[in-house]
Amino acid sequence: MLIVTAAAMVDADGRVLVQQRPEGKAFAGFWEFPGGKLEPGETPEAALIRELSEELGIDVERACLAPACFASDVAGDGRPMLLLLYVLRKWRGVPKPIEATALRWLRPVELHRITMPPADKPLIGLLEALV
Ligand SMILES: Nc1nc2c([nH]c(=O)n2[C@H]2C[C@H](O)[C@@H](COP(=O)(O)OP(=O)(O)OP(=O)(O)O)O2)c(=O)[nH]1
Repeated sequence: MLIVTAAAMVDADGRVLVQQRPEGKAFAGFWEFPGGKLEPGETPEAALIRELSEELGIDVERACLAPACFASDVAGDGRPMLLLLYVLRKWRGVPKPIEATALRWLRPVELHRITMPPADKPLIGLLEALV
């Protein structure tokens, strides 16, 4: 089972950051929460801190990652996947689309209107209640 961690980064206006997956990857053009797969031996939190640094160039403290909800579906390569979503309200730096095609800040209700991977769909309603 593949474990993927992702962050719902919430700004002061209650908007959430999503990034667009680049060409050449599974779900290319889809919008996702920043994050990625655990490397061998990595904790979910360490993986997420590493991915947020690599993908967005931001620094995150372990204590700022609040476990929020999860989803179970298939990953882009068809493997069974468990997606762990954390809510994050505090970070250092300004997020930049280092690996993604683009970034957008959207209210949770607006996430219904963009194309996200199937695993993310049940997370949207949960985020509307949480954010
Ligand atoms: N980061 C992220 N990944 C998601 C979300 N929803 C979802 O199904 N996924 C899937 C897409 C990928 O199959 C997997 C995350 O893998 P990844 O971002 O570390 O790696 P990748 O597939 O982009 O490519 P690679 O680094 O293996 O080349 O989880 C989401 O909201 N955020």
